[in-house]
Amino acid sequence: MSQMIAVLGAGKIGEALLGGLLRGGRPPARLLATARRAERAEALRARHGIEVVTNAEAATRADTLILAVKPQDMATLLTELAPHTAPDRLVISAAAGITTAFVEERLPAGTPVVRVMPNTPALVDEAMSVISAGAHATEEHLGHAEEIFDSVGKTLRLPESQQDAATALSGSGPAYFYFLVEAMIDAGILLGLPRDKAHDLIVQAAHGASVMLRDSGDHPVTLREAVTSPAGTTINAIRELEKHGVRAAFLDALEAARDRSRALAAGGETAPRTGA
Ligand SMILES: NC(=O)C1=CN([C@@H]2O[C@H](COP(=O)(O)OP(=O)(O)OC[C@H]3O[C@@H](n4cnc5c(N)ncnc54)[C@H](O)[C@@H]3O)[C@@H](O)[C@H]2O)C=CC1
Ligand SMILES: O=C(O)[C@@H]1CCC=N1
Repeated sequence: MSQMIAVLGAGKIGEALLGGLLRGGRPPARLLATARRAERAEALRARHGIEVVTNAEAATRADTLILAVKPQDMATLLTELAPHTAPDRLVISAAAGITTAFVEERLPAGTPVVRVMPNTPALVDEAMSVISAGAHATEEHLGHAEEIFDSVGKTLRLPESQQDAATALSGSGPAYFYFLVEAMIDAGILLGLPRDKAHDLIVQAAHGASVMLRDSGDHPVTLREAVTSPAGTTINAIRELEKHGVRAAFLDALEAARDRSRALAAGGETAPRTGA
């Protein structure tokens, strides 16, 4: 276990990870965070009782650096870190699209880099984090990254060549389910249900379906067929979903997300910078 872990750019994902590490029993004194804005630093200190320091200090003091800034901010952060790091540090990047090569070429030669794509259910210890090794990352480094991300859910190793696809499926995945639930709540309103009741009905349906998908061992098609009675209600809804091309929309949507992840690897210069 590393002596000191630093989360650089502790925004939504970085803070979720800090929370998971603390819930998992890591003492606050063995965590550091960095933030761009003073108010953000103060909020992190108040909520988690951890030290919030400069990027240079974090790089000097921590032996594991988790980079959780936006892909568009990664080059600037790496330039800032490079003079303060050494190849005995493990660097973990959680940024969409950013390749291990991108990180390696901006840090001292031989720095071990691991690329991880988590997702926001990390906040409730139900994340999936996809992990890939860079050129200098050993089995021990991968194991260490797994140990960190196991604190917020499950982990899965994949070759880096599949990280952009994994980002489209898993990193962005929760958003698609929230979008579907949002649309189905609207449908409940259309059918005359109060919004809060529509919300409760569809959230419980989503939860029940998700537990069955995970625990039953049945294929999604089998589970759907069990709901779809002959001449019943469900098949009428399915016909409309097929007519509107929902399946094809998902294929196109995830391909677009994968392509955006690939573009971010080239620096993501077409995307607006965020001021978060
Ligand atoms: N939000 C999500 O669902 C997921 C996000 N990611 C990745 O995690 C990274 C962060 O995403 P979010 O947490 O959503 O963004 P965010 O904007 O909430 O967090 C990024 C934080 O980094 C700070 N920051 C930027 N430059 C900095 C610097 N030089 N020094 C210190 N702090 C700096 C920003 O002020 C911000 O608080 C991105 O690269 C994203 O691709 C990965 C998986 C899922
Ligand atoms: O939308 C994004 O770029 C980030 C990466 C995966 C989920 N959120």
